[in-house]
Amino acid sequence: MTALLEVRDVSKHFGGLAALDHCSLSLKRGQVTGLIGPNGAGKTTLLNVISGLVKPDNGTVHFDARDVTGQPMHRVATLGLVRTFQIVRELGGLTVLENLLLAPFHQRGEVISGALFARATVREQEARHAAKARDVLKRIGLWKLADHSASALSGGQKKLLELARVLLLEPTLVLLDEPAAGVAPPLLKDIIELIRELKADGISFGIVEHDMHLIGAICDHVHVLAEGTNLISGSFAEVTADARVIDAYLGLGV
Ligand SMILES: Nc1ncnc2c1ncn2[C@@H]1O[C@H](COP(=O)(O)OP(=O)(O)OP(=O)(O)O)[C@@H](O)[C@H]1O
Repeated sequence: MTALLEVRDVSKHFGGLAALDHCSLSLKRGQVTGLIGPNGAGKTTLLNVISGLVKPDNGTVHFDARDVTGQPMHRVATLGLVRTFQIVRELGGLTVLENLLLAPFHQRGEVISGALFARATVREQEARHAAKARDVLKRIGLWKLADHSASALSGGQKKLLELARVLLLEPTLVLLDEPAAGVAPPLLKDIIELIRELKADGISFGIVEHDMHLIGAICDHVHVLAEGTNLISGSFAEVTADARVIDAYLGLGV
């Protein structure tokens, strides 16, 4: 199995602090890969660098055999690499469906602006997009709430909406930043099942998460980050049995 994403020797400093320190790891195509580690290990910074939100000081990121190092997020998204955020940024005044109808205009500005020359093209595109938004909402179980205000959704439903937003972009690789945070157990089960189904459809995942139940339930492979670098990689059982990982988490009770 070839690597879908290859991070090589990436460092990122904030002032004197090395949030990432010569970090190297890879995510395989067709797999769900967990990125775990104690608070401040650099997990979110790594997602930010991979997805183009933050430029690394050094090192490279290759996605699908292309060098995407330092490329802006919308460009990386058009190549099929998308990410969700720890804090969901739904547009509260709008309905669930309206949130999705706006999503690609935010993320694919370049693609859409090209179409603005022809109104008919725009209308066709809007109709196609509305149909796609409906299909995605059905897929993730939010269709019945399509006309509800997005701000009235529960924490878990907002995570699903965030996932729907990125699925509209027909990604190859989805990076999820703490999908379980603030999600009630019944909905968490649904999210785990959904990720399994999407994987079966051919979507690969990278998941930053503190919830070890979720990581153990769905990850094929796990990288443990500590102090900005990849401490150890392996199956969930392997990494959680490793003394170095237990040390890194000391007091957090893996
Ligand atoms: N924009 C920033 N400015 C300054 N320091 C930052 C910035 N972003 C991250 N850091 C610091 O970099 C280090 C790594 O942060 P990061 O958020 O990547 O860790 P994390 O593993 O995701 O932590 P958590 O599990 O708590 O979310 C931390 O010490 C953090 O305070």
